[in-house]
Amino acid sequence: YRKTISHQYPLPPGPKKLPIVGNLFDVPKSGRVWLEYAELSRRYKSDIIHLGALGNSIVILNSARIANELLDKRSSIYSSRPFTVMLGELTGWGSVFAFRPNDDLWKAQRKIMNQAMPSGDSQRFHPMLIRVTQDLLRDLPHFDILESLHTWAAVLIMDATYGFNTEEAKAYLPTARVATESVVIAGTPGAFYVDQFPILKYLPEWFPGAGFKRKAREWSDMRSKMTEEPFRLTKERVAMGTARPSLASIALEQMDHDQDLVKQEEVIKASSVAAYGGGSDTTVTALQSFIWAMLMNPDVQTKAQHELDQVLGVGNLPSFNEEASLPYITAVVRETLRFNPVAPIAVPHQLTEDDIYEGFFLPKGSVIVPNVWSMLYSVEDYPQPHLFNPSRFLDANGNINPKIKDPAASTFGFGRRICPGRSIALASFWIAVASILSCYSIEPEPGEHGEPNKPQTDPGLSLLNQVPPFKCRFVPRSKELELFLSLNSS
Ligand code: HEM
Repeated sequence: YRKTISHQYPLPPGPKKLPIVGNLFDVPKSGRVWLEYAELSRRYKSDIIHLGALGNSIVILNSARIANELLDKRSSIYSSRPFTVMLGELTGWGSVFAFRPNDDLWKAQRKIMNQAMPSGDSQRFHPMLIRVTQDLLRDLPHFDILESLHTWAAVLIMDATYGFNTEEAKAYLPTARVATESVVIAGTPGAFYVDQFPILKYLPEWFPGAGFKRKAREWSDMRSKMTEEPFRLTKERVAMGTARPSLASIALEQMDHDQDLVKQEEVIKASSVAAYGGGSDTTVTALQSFIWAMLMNPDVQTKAQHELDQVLGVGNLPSFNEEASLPYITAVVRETLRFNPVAPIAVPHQLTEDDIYEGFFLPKGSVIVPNVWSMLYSVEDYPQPHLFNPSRFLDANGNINPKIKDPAASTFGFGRRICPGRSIALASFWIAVASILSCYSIEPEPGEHGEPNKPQTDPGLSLLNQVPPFKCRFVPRSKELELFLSLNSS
């Protein structure tokens, strides 16, 4: 029957396949793979593209309409994850639900995160987000931008996940940075040959060209440390009754003592480390893109600050209560997520049954790559997509226009795999954007010849669309805020 269907319906269009290797050489190996995938759509005049390499079937979805049709509406068969040797096996992330197939463990781990971070409701985290963001305001003028942002993200996630205080969270930063680096690099399709030729995993570490095995071991050690240590500490605190409420502590307190406790702990542990793996570099990337966008678009910055000054009065910091009165700030948040999508190919899904879509045969086991970048650069949805223009999200009265698609509909992924941290991510991003703009003017750092330092351009292969490192100045906008932040520094 399968043979009949696959003969009756063609695969989606794509580059011609060579014998045996198929499209191996068409699978992009460069940094910005989403641009090459978008180009395939233009070349083959189709928003759904097929690549086949060494027996693997890859389907690229280059429009929001098709992504919604397949990943949202048919999510029961489009919600697994491809297994990867480098990330899943050698680095060990395969035990964590973000990279698991859609099995019972995935379900159990995801349920814990959904309970701790309910979608559409980030209110419980607001006081913590305000406090942590004020620390960020203190750090920005004095430390490297990326260092400040990583500290901010680590502190807020370790607080939400384990109930750690700032100093405790900071102590884990070096381990966490290496552990999450492994996710964004090893998780990128095509980054390591061992994923295409699994037999390479048997090479000994010392073998020429087997450096990937040494790297995988280092990453695995850090992942394991990051999984075990903060969990152990939280468990001790729960036992002593001193734990602050967090994802891990609440789940530990709710364990069913008639069931296998060790198994339940393993589930909580993995769900907790998924929060760090999924939430740190993504949030950092979003905020780094925002700072860069403000540097490049001073007119937008001025307009946003004008709105803040009108609503809050100069010298005051925003709270979540003012969110509805600050539509231009919300528009800046949306435009940043659109203009520089954090995860431009999201995280690939896997199809678990044969499927037919618009007359094309999509084979079971296909890796499904949603090209979020293409969706957010659609000329129909966002005219002149290459312009950074927050006003595109506003109506004639300056309010958020519900007719313009919110980039959050694709930037956090799709269907049953949609990012479970999206509420806390959006809340933390919004408050950081509003607070930074209230407090500082973001200005170019004069370079050696009086020129602003421009970022370099090659980002390297990564699941994330990271802006290369750049420098700028955070110039305080009011004496009152400077004083407030220095008086409240810990
Ligand atoms: C701007 C910030 C963020 C962006 C852009 C983002 C984006 C994404 C995307 C695109 C996916 C893949 C969805 C799919 O497969 O269709 C994802 C999954 C995930 N995200 Fe986020 N994320 C962000 C922040 C966070 C935060 C703060 C957390 C946790 C606190 C988090 C935890 C996760 C987890 C655990 C998954 C895996 C879900 C699964 O496989 O079932 N993310 N995220």
